[in-house]
Amino acid sequence: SEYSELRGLYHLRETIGSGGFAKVKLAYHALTGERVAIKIMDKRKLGEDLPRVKTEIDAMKNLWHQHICKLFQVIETETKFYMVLEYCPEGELFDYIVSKDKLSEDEARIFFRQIVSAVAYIHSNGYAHRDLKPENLLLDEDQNLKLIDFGLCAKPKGGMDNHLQTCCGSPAYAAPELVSGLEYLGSEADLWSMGILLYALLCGYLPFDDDRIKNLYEKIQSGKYETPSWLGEESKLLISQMLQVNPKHRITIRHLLKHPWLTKDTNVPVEWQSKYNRKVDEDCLTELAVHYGKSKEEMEYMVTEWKYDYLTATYFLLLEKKLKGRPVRLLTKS
Ligand SMILES: COc1cccc(Nc2ncc(-c3ccc(C(=O)NCC(=O)Nc4ccccc4)cc3)c(OCC3CCNCC3)n2)c1
Repeated sequence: SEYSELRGLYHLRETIGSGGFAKVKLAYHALTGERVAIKIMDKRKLGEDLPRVKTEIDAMKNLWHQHICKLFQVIETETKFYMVLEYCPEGELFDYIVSKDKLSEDEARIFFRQIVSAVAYIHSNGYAHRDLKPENLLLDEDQNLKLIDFGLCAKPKGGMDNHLQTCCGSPAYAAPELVSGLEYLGSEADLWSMGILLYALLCGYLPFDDDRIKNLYEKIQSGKYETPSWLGEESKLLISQMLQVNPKHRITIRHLLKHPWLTKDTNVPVEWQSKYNRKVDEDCLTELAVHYGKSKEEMEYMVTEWKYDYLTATYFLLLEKKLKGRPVRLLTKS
């Protein structure tokens, strides 16, 4: 039957998203009962983009961060890739902004600090996202943001390839140098996209918009945009420092971390380091050892191989249960 590789491991539910060559389904991890998002990619549809999936999977294995959706398991078959990922129950930031029309400066600041934290972290690991937009920012059950890259656009920094048509659906967030097809640095393009994001959070609409793609490109390249009169001066200043057409004049992520607009309520720079570490949690280890009838030493050895198989997923999901204050228990005894 369809998706037979998942039988007994995950209980598949409805499709929660699809686009390009990926479909995302809600599923339940059988052993913990925790919800996950399973991104299913058809190798035949991927064609020459297949290497991008391998880049993405390798990236995800190294990107452990409180504001990045976690990868739990990878299943590869002859025709498909399955990525078992962290499920965010509150959906896309896009829908949240639409539902509230626009956010207060204080609420925008809380979200924007989380976005800056995630982007600073991926940049420090040598990656650029290149498709930052509200559809790629999801909300977990505590209203915290989790950055995803649904369209496989994240890449090691730098490198020019006008894949704009293929993966970045709406270029409204794309930097001038990107839409001009010039050589560009992914990290600098990300800073521009974050400027568009901040504008959308505060105003509820986009600074550059046009139904005709050519006009949209021209508006982006002009760098001229309006700001509503009610927008605060500090907000206007920060947005102008990010929406600089010349990437060399654009604010850098390092300066953004300590920018007065971002530190207004806390007076501490944005914390971008990961809160996760590779130390195996004792409670999770004990539950796994009992379940599989192994010694804790043997279990720790198996978990720390980080094979991104069902054991890796079960360990991570037990850890999620613990972090959310739920009992560190597996549901069925095998
Ligand atoms: C209406 O949507 C709703 C409604 C209610 C709940 C949810 N919950 C919910 N949770 C989780 C997901 C998800 C997580 C990760 C990935 C992924 O592709 N990771 C790979 C990744 O992040 N790489 C990466 C990250 C950073 C740097 C480098 C690489 C894909 C999907 C989801 O998807 C739904 C789609 C729909 C179309 N827009 C995008 C989201 N949806 C969604």
